[in-house]
Amino acid sequence: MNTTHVGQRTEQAAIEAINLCKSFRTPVVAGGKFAGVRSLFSREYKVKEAVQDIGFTVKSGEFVGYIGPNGAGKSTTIKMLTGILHPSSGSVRLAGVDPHTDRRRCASKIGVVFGQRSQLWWDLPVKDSYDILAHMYGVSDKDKNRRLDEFAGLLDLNEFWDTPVRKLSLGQRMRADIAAAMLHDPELLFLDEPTIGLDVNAKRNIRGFLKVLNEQFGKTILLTTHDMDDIEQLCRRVMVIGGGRLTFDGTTEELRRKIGLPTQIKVTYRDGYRLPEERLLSIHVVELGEHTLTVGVNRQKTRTMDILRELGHWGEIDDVEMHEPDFEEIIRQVYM
Ligand SMILES: Nc1ncnc2c1ncn2[C@@H]1O[C@H](COP(=O)(O)OP(=O)(O)OP(=O)(O)O)[C@@H](O)[C@H]1O
Repeated sequence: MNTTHVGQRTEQAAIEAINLCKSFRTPVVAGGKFAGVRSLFSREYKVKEAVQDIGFTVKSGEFVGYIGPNGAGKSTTIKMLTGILHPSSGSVRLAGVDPHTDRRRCASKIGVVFGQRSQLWWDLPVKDSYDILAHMYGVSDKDKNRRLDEFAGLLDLNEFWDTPVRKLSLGQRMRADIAAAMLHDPELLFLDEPTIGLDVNAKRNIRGFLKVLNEQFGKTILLTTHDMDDIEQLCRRVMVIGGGRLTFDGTTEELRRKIGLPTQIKVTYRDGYRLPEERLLSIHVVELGEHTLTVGVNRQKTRTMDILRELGHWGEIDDVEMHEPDFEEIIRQVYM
């Protein structure tokens, strides 16, 4: 088990995934007449290695993004971490507890939100779903009311308190679902695409709440998303999965550095510029204007001061603008 010793204290990992693997066996569907029926009796299977040998540790209080292209294995990982799916091999510990052998103890520690599926009762008013969940998790009326009061302010729950879940907008449903996942005050929150399909305002509202949960309430959060703004605004650490394997685990800053996309520098010259025959530094010209010049440079390889000094030899500089590569672009490079 991964533990860190701090003086006399022992800090336990909030999430520990050890050599996690999951393969799915699906019957091969033959072509031709009655193919569907024949496949029911077929002995031929194909195996999909959805998650292969994934291992990581998340410390208490971290906010980690888990990203990857469609079909990379994100949901399968989350389902194994939360005890919904059994790994083919490997193991999971959540605050030291195995979610597969100790489901009850684990349930009190974790909250789970699947953006595509609600855990609320479709035909019941939102508040009734909360009553049922509080009862299931053994949350007292006093604690339930206190937490809902807190969440109501942050998530505007009051506007749809008495509305049946099936009548909620997607944004309202997501807010209601996140509050439901936090009702028993778990220390760990797993979110699988909580902002999928939401408009800008709804996304902002959800992100604001997640930030409060992490920064003020100290909750540990693992988030999968395809929205790179979620990652950039919320997560310091990001893990990338591709083809079932972990391909990157580090800070968003390290990810930028690893990809090494060029920083764009736009220089305005007072009286125009003259491109030299030979350039001392590796400066790639992106756009030529009458008085402006945009160049791309890798700031990991060349110091900004050296670049500006070189650009200063090409004319008298009036103004300089710098644009770091867009996070969306960085991720596109990682997925490729
Ligand atoms: N129950 C299942 N039976 C067979 N194959 C499955 C099953 N669940 C997932 N898979 C396959 O495992 C792979 C990983 O799927 P998973 O849903 O984990 O990907 P994902 O990264 O969450 O994708 P997305 O971003 O599209 O949600 C995919 O190829 C998928 O088709």
